[in-house]
Amino acid sequence: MSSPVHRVSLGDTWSRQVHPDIDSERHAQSFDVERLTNILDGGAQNTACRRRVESIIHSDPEFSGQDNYFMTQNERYEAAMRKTFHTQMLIQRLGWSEKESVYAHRALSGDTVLGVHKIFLKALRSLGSEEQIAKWEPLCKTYQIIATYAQTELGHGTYLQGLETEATYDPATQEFVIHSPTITATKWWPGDLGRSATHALVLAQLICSGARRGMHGFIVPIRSLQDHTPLPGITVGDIGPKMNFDQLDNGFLRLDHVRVPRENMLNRFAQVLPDGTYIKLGTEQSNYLSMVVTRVEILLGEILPHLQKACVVAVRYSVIRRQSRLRPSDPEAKILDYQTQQHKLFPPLAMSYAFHFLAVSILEFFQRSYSAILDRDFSLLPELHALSTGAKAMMADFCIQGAEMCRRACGGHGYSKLSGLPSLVTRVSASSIYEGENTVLYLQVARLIKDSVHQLQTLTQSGADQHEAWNQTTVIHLQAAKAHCYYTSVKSFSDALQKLEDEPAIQQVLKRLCHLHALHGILTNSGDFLHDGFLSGAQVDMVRTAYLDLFLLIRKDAILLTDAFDFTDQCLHSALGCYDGNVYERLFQWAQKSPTNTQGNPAYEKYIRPLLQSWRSKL
Ligand SMILES: CCCCCCCCCCCCCCCC(=O)SCCNC(=O)CCNC(=O)[C@H](O)C(C)(C)COP(=O)(O)OP(=O)(O)OC[C@H]1O[C@@H](n2cnc3c(N)ncnc32)[C@H](O)[C@@H]1OP(=O)(O)O
Ligand SMILES: Cc1cc2nc3c(=O)[nH]c(=O)nc-3n(C[C@H](O)[C@H](O)[C@H](O)COP(=O)(O)OP(=O)(O)OC[C@H]3O[C@@H](n4cnc5c(N)ncnc54)[C@H](O)[C@@H]3O)c2cc1C
Repeated sequence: MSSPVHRVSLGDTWSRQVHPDIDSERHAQSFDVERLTNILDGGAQNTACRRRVESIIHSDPEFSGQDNYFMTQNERYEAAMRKTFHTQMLIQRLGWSEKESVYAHRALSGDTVLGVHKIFLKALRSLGSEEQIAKWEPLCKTYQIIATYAQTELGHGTYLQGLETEATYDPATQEFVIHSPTITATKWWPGDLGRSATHALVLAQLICSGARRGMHGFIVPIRSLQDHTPLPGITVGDIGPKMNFDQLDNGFLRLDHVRVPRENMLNRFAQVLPDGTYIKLGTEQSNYLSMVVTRVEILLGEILPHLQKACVVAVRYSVIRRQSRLRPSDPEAKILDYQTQQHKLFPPLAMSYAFHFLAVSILEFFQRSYSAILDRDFSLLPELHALSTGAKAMMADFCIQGAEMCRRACGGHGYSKLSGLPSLVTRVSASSIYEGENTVLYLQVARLIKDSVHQLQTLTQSGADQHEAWNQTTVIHLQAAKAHCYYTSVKSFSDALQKLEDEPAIQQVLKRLCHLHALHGILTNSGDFLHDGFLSGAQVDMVRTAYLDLFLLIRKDAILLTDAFDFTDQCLHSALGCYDGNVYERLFQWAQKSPTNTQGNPAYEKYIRPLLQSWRSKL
């Protein structure tokens, strides 16, 4: 197989020569990397399609992200909007499909905006009637409007029954009056709201015929389509600096008795008739469906790639970085040859694959059940809800932990933004919060689990109030939910391997990762296995031995397993993680471009020189 370096490289001075320390790792290929890439892509055709999109994106200077690490929040927003605009022009000009636009998002490392506009579109399709979809979908797809999903408020994000924004039906005018009654009712966090959106799907407590009907969705115009100024009754803006997502204008929104027509309430699962009669067509939580859809979609599209990229960067750097000697007579060792470095990087690498197959299996289950749910057959919804909340919480937790471990495994250079690792960590950190805070989502899963229920029953039978009994057992429930979710990730990995019978070499290398993932889960929770008597101390020792033995086998395939993710160097945007391994030359050159080196020293005249000379004044 010819080297892909020409396709994946930055095309700069050092792309021409692959560093021997990483080149040697690619000589003895125990499996076909290209075939594994095809499997991850869902087929060779998808790989070819993805690479076509990448080559178009990477060859256009409008999409360059090379200065990202030196930009302010304002500059990042404008640059991301520029890329989003040009991507949309490409999609229109080349007639790209949904799949190709997802590949463009991947090629740009998610450094775009209007992602929540897509969430609005998915919510419209989930909660809107066919007529409402027919009206609003074309406006969204052609960007005649830019929309956001405005649910979270200053005072409430998790507890949706506590949302304060009100939508009161006025039968006299057949309108809803949308209002923020308190400061805590202010919508806070919605992406694309701060400076971009012209419309918002406002999730509010419906009040009609004198009764409160729970959370429903209302399409509310918020900015003029003529000059983008806020419409009457609208106060809107950006919530300011964040840990990352610098390119995203997360915003705030206050509504002062804003009127929208009756037709603007999304009514697939509930209707308000002209006289104010409320017709329920779904369940209490039907309007939560949009969150299920997004939780399923962001697994592969937003959360997992951060861990996979962090593994690529850290493993590649770990065969270039030589430090200390394994034996006094040896040359300095590649740090990936230290068992402790393998212990840091191989479990996240195994998870990168385990979670890929888990997310694919959940996506397949979703695609099988979604149309039935839209037709108001809710029989599969509880399982889909439990699966999506558990997978989102677990994957977010472990992708954050794993990306941070990869950063720390790269020493000082991992702390440099130029490694790409800090940005991966701070961006994926948001995934434990958005689309449902992790603890709360795990507890949704815990409703399904025996042992924790037993504790709950014991407390309830002893006379404790059922809500207090639940609260007093949530730590146990949380543990049970996490264990259950981890088990599903091992099972889906194992099931996926069954389908690879005709790829024996790939099946074998992935089986080692699957075993490592399972054994790592036992080792990091050995207390639970010992406590319940599932394993003896001697058996835990056997688990540890088997776990460490796998390192020797995985070590020789480590670079190939990261190459198989097929991220281009532009997508990784890392001086440590390029395909060719020329780390030190790039770090040095990229640092020269920092404004701290190109814009002079602002402190010299005012402070350094006076300080250096201050001793003279004492003479
Ligand atoms: C698409 C392309 C993307 C591109 C992207 C690009 C990148 C762009 C950046 C990244 C992406 C950022 C985008 C973030 C966008 C937000 O963050 S949007 C805001 C997200 N907010 C949340 O997730 C809120 C979390 N809270 C909740 O879901 C609910 O309050 C809770 C926690 C489930 C509690 O619900 P509750 O109604 O208060 O009561 P609860 O008793 O817990 O549940 C009652 C029943 O409903 C069921 N239930 C609860 N929820 C559900 C549900 N969702 N479905 C079905 N049943 C449910 C329960 O199982 C329970 O059933 P039973 O056991 O009674 O049978
Ligand atoms: C980058 C980013 C993008 C976002 N984009 C959007 C968007 O586009 N649209 C939108 O509407 N929202 C968005 N959000 C908001 C996000 O959905 C909320 O922050 C999230 O739902 C958590 O709610 P909260 O912030 O109110 O935290 P809280 O719910 O206040 O949680 C705080 C703490 O309380 C605990 N807690 C809360 N309830 C319980 C309970 N019942 N039992 C036990 N513990 C509990 C939690 O575990 C957590 O530790 C975004 C957030 C971020 C960070």
